This record gives sequence, C-alpha cells and structure tokens, in this order.
Amino acid sequence: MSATGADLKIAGVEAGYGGSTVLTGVDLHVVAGETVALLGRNGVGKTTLMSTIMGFVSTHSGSIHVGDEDITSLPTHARARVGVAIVPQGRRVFAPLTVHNNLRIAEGKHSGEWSLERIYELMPRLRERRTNRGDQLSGGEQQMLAIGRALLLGPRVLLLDEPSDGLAPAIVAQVMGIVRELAQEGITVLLVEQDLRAAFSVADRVVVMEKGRIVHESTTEEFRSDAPRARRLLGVG
Ligand SMILES: Nc1ncnc2c1ncn2[C@@H]1O[C@H](COP(=O)(O)OP(=O)(O)OP(=O)(O)O)[C@@H](O)[C@H]1O
Repeated sequence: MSATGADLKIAGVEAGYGGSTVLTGVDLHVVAGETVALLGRNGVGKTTLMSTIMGFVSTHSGSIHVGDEDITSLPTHARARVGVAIVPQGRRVFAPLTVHNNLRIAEGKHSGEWSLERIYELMPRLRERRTNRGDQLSGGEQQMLAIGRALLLGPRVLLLDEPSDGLAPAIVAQVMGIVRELAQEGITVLLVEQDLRAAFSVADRVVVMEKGRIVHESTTEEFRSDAPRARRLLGVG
C-alpha cells in the first residue's frame, strides 16, 4: 500500500560548522506528499540544510518538525525512526558489498512498508545486478542502490541530494522517473538538484536558497515562466 508522507516544517533554523553559521534562518514547509526542489548557487547551504534535517549538523536555533514530532534535538538514528531518510550526495554505497547485501544491511533496521522485493520491483535493474559489488555498478545503478537503501528505512520524508550528479541525461530521466513514483506513493520529497530540467520534471514547487536562507518560493510552473528571475536567483545562463 502507499506510504504516507509527513509534513516537514523548518522554522527559523540557524546552523553551521563549529563557530561558523551557514544557515541564517531557514523557514520552509514541505506539505505531506509534496515534492519540492531546493535550488541555489554553489555554497549557499543546500547540503548543510539536508545535513541539519538529518542531524549530522546540529541546529543552533529554530525548530524542525516531521508531522507532529519535534526532531530538532534528536540524534540521527531517532530521526530515521520518525521517518526521515537521505540519499546523500555521492551515493555512498558500500563498495565491497554486493547490491543484495547493501540492501540487506538497511533492511535490518526498517520498520516500514518497503521490502527488498518491493525495491526490486521498483528498480528491476538492481535485481539484475544483485550479485555485483557496489564498486562494479554504474553511477545510475549506484544511485538506485542508494535510493533503495533509503527506502528500506520506511521514510515519510525523503531527502535527495543531487541525485543527477555525474549521470548521463538518459539515466537522469530514469532516476527522476523513480522519484516521481515515490512521490505518487505519497512520500514527501525534498530534492537538491543542479540539473534544472530534472528538478522541474518532478517538483510541485521550487524554493531557492541564498546565503543560508530561503529567498524565493513558487510553483514549478510559475518559476519556469519567469526565466530572467530564475537566472538572477540561480546565476545560470
Ligand atoms: N563539513 C563542513 N565543514 C565546514 N564548512 C562546511 C562543511 N560543509 C560545507 N561547509 C561550508 O558551508 C557552506 C555551505 O556549503 P553547502 O555544501 O551546504 O552548500 P551547497 O549549497 O550545498 O553547495 P553545493 O551546491 O556546492 O553542494 C560553504 O561555505 C561550505 O564551505
């Protein structure tokens, strides 16, 4: 059956590394079941926001809620239990392990509705490659494996950090097709993406970060209809 997404509410979040503040007051509400693309120039804090939602980076002030639960001070493993999972930038699959074992490690921890069988149904390529090691996979296959590992945690909110990075256009389209299917399942998706075409192909809404805060929010359609504004916000040609 379909997974139920949860609201992700970020209010006044300031966070950073050691003494330096990267997020300077992020307000963002992703509604349950929505797919939001988080865009912005390099270094504005997109990955830092993802890391802060996961608890890899601690929040200095403000709050993060998933559904009714305040996760602001929870350790990462407890956030995962509440239903937040990340597909990190760079994929980070276990190179020496087979596809199957990469998935089985994640499977042990989950309580959700994603079985290994369901992952293989969603991404048949992984079933074909199940006895291959992580480091024998193509970039696209690694991305699918990283998505599979996150799904086995039973997420209500799924964070994807630049899933198209380094992939050929045809493979990007395939990965975005998978993201669309997850959205159709009702999972809440927050997607950091440099490939605008890819982002637009899945996102209901677009939010743009600049200097550690959200400076623009609109529907994808509205964002696309104003190319000069998009160029100004993203610094792209
Ligand atoms: N582990 C870290 N330790 C210290 N500073 C960091 C760390 N990671 C990122 N930063 C700094 O935080 C700022 C925001 O970086 P972040 O990676 O969040 O931006 P981004 O918008 O995701 O950029 P990109 O699109 O290049 O990934 C940058 O100034 C960066 O140098």
